[in-house]
Amino acid sequence: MVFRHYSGVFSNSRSSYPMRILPKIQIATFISKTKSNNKSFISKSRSKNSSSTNPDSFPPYKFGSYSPLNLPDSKSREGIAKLVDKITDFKELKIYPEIRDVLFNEIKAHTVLRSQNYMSTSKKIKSENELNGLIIRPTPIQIAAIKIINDKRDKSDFFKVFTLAAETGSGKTWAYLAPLLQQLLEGHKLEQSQNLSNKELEINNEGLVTESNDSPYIKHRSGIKSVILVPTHELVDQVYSTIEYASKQLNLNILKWDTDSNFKVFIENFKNGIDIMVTTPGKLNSLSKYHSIHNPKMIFGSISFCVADEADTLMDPSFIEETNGILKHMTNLSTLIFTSATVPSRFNKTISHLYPDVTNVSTPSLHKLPKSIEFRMINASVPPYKGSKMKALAQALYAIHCDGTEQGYEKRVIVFVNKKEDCEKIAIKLSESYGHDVTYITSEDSTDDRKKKVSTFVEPAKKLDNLNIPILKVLVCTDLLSRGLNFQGIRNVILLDVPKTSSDLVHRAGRTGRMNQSGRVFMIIDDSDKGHVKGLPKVLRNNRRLG
Ligand SMILES: Nc1ncnc2c1ncn2[C@@H]1O[C@H](COP(=O)(O)OP(=O)(O)OP(=O)(O)O)[C@@H](O)[C@H]1O
Repeated sequence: MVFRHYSGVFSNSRSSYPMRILPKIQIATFISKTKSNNKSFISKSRSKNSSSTNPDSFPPYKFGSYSPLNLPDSKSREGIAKLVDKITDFKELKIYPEIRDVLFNEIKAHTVLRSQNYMSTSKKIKSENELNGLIIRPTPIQIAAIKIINDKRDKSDFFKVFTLAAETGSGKTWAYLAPLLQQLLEGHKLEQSQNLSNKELEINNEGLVTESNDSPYIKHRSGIKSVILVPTHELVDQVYSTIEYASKQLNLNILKWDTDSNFKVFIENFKNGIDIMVTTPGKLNSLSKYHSIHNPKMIFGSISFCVADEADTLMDPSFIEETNGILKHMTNLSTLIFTSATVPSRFNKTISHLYPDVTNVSTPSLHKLPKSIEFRMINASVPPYKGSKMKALAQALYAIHCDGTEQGYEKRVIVFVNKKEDCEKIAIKLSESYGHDVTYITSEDSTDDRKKKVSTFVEPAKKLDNLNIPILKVLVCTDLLSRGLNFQGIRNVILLDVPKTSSDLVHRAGRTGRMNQSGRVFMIIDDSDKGHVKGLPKVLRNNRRLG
């Protein structure tokens, strides 16, 4: 990850930008106030960095005062690092070729879409051939998770619990989907062979010989085979859309059970057998409240594979009762997976208390910001902002708007604040005083409104009709949208408030710089924040772990 004290403007542009322009030095530095100081500071620390100092030999940097982050033991991390060094191809991982194919196709489609606004026109992937030539390699968490989960499943049918932890945007969704699809397909193949042998017996007894033209995975038992739990409706949509393509190719029955879902539709699907259900703990719990369901275990007892995605949120005090309540009803689970980009100590304690035999799978870069992120601090206490974070924010947005990147595409920026009541105020100010095109989202928006508002930012960047007029769209939100959302092609994130915990910092910053794409994170601070962020620039510059 690159860290910069920033004391100048971004590259200039010839755009006819319609808003009020702040004077002179736009982006101020945090520690060094002058350019020369800044330079010497950077070169000094670079030379230090080039020594043999290994960032991993430092203890994690404690940022924020609440629930620090916890690292799994170093022995298990070393084992995983060796595994990651050894395996470089999905073929070396035990998954059916048809699962590999859907994984490749799904990832390729995403890679192309989210990359368009990163590339110059000459580099854009234009032809099918180029697309087919893209080589998809497993990421460290995919290697470790697929290998370890499948090996353990092979060894015993007993209940197994895993935590998967890896940095943001590192492909954790496919890290749990691949073993899940593998288990489902193995089950279907077994069911199919049992169906076929039963059929053969019937045929033999009746002396009739017929041929079945049905698809190989036809006969499903009623019930729910697996569930993916996520904390927000946006994530229900996101995960559902990731598995939609796979389900069609593999002939799986998947169900999105969300606010607008209908009980009749659920029952129909349930009778035919649901392979994967994507939902929130609250919505899943709501099933047990229907009169026709006398015993929740009848519904949940059929589930054998469950994933709790964004598990540190699902197991935090605001969710744990619901999540745990629903997990308790799953009496026949064989595999339970908790995934997260951060492992706060509290989460670690809860999981090891509830599941003492848990297997922790985490990657060597856990709790580091992705290397592809460039982190900049803007000190609003120095001129020309004179203590106004709003001015610093407006100026950062202006500079991003004019920096000449993402040519031909709508630019999108996400601004994170700590308190939901600030979202509206900031959006109004940015829009009325600085002419920005701003959307804000809080938990008070209806689910539909939230989904509509976030779609501009989650979907890949839109092409511009008029290439001469750059368009910048701004989303102001709280942590509500920092977890797990795969904002595609977002290149700039602004932290208007200093996040309270390391966890919040990792998740918010991680909305950009996904899967090795470059991204910039600007943290706007003032003198009152200095104590809180002291040491952070150095830690980030040296790619050290947060704790
Ligand atoms: N092996 C791979 N190679 C290239 N791209 C991949 C690979 N696996 C997944 N991706 C892509 O990377 C992006 C991020 O993946 P994903 O959303 O699963 O990350 P994540 O680790 O769950 O992030 P977060 O912690 O923020 O939830 C997706 O667009 C996905 O298609």
